[in-house]
Amino acid sequence: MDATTAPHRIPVEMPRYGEHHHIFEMMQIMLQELLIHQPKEPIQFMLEHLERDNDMVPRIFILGPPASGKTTIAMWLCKHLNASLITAENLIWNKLSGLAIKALQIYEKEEAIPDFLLLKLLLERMSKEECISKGWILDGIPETREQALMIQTSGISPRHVVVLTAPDTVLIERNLGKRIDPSNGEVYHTTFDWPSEPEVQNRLKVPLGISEEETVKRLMEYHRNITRILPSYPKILKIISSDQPCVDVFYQALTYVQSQHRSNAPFTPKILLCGPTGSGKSLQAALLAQKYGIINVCCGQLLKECVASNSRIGELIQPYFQKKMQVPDQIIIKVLSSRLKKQDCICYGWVLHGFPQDLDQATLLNSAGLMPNRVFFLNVPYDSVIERLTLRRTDPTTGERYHLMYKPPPTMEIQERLMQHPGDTEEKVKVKIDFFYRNSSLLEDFFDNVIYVNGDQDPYTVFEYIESGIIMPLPTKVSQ
Ligand SMILES: Nc1ncnc2c1ncn2[C@@H]1O[C@H](COP(=O)(O)OP(=O)(O)OP(=O)(O)O)[C@@H](O)[C@H]1O
Ligand SMILES: Nc1nc2c(ncn2[C@H]2C[C@H](O)[C@@H](COP(=O)(O)OP(=O)(O)O)O2)c(=O)[nH]1
Repeated sequence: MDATTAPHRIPVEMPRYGEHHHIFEMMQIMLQELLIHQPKEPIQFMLEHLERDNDMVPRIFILGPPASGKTTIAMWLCKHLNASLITAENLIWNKLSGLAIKALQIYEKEEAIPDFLLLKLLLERMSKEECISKGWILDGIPETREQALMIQTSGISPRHVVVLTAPDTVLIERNLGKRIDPSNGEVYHTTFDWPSEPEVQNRLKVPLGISEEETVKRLMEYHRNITRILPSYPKILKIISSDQPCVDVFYQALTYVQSQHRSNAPFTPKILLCGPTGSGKSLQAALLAQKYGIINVCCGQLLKECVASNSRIGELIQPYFQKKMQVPDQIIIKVLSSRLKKQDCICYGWVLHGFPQDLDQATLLNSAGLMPNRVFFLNVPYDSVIERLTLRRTDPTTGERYHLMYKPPPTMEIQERLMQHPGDTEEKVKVKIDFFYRNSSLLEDFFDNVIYVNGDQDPYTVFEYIESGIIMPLPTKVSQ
């Protein structure tokens, strides 16, 4: 059966609702929580889980070698995200916990805290209301694969893992300058991060374990373990070089931990490419259709096909083409609606360009139930568009398209017979560009989550930006 004739199945509102409210992710997290905790009363457990509404709170591991800046970055992230900082130190220096007191006695004998005790301390801390409702950042744990597996099976699962890296020589040198403020545990550095207040400067202490030989020993321990830990976090890991200013490390880490991971939700792309003539909509649409098997719907092309097919609606459009007039919106939306609701578009998704060009057309698209789930605006400077379009030529003999700057004809013979499309003259291109920019701001306001792409780059670079916009989930609306 021709893919465009089978009966429609899924009303468009369903996937749109599911994506807008992140239903798939919500159910996925619920299922994960149920399987990990295996509550005796699953219904009650789910109700409490949903009431907590804390799926999006930070749950972050910061890993890295000694002196890589884990504590520095973890502290800054906690302040910015209002999450709880959990370190081995603040787990055991907790006078209110019997477990911690027991761990402190072991620590003071300079013995390693057993993994089971560390896990109990973690579970005890993470069960606190502030960790549940505001999230947590775990600094420097796990240190071994055994700890990673133990933490995982206990149900503690991070949503983001940041791994800091830097050359050992840098870390050894850096650690020598480390200083701690004993009043609050803040980390400073004699060269890279010296406090401005004299009273803070005066109370800073040299921490234990920062000598060269101690750092070398800890580095060897770290390198032996880290390669066995990272496979536990295949899709939620980001490695950041910390051999750069703290503030740069911080912003890279913050960007990552605030990003959402690629959703596993079933997703039918309904993509709209907007941009002035010559911004690359047709080219990008063709690349998307080719790579993802979605249907390339060019409004202008569709209208021409209607006229060429001598269909009833084609006969309605023909006079407007002949008089070089704008085809009425009502006719265009009828043609588009018929095409975008065919089974191939429903099944595989589509990429639309050339419509809408103004607010009225966008409103018609919405009323027809044809709203896209990704909207891209390709921004290309005026001069680049002029250069792209006015130097375009076509060989009337072969139909081959050339560009006098980017793709010149191979021979003088072809050069002499090349033709320029009448619509590619500078004055006509300028009219089209002005028309786009007269309407673009209203269009941008009409659509939610518009993604802006710099179209003035290599086509494949532009394509990668568009791809990432399609794959990554749209930002969740921050509740006011
Ligand atoms: N990107 C950076 N550039 C320069 N100095 C840094 C940077 N990040 C941290 N530091 C400094 O390096 C020292 C170690 O930082 P920090 O204690 O945060 O590292 P860490 O990974 O937690 O170390 P450890 O695992 O030994 O506790 C501190 O003096 C800190 O100010
Ligand atoms: N350098 C560069 N040139 C591009 C890019 N996309 C398209 N072009 C060129 C190819 C065409 O000659 C011209 C217009 O492209 P188009 O895809 O037809 O633009 P549009 O009118 O459909 O928006 O610009 C692009 O991304 N980079």
